[in-house]
Amino acid sequence: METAGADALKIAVTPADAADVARLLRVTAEASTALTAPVITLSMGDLGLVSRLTGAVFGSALTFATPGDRPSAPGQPPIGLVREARRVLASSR
Ligand SMILES: O=C1C[C@@](O)(C(=O)O)C[C@@H](O)[C@@H]1O
Repeated sequence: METAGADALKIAVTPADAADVARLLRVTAEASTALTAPVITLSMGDLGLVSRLTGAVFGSALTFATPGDRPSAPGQPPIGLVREARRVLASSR
């Protein structure tokens, strides 16, 4: 995607198990280090919540959250939860 001139590289996946989520986070860390364009990754569904809350630690430039109680995709958390997770994780680094 980057060599094709993309301004940002995004992938959203539905994991089959926890190993899929871990794989996505590992790939996120590798890609965000190796590439110039911002990398955006997330796993959907209940299993994927950890990727939305911790994605920034692995190099994901942003995530998707809902400002209310109507998520536009499975597993999309409320914005307040994402902000709280990021606050906690930032203070532990
Ligand atoms: O790529 C994504 C992420 C998303 O699928 C989500 O799971 O939050 C929501 C979609 O609208 C958006 O295009």
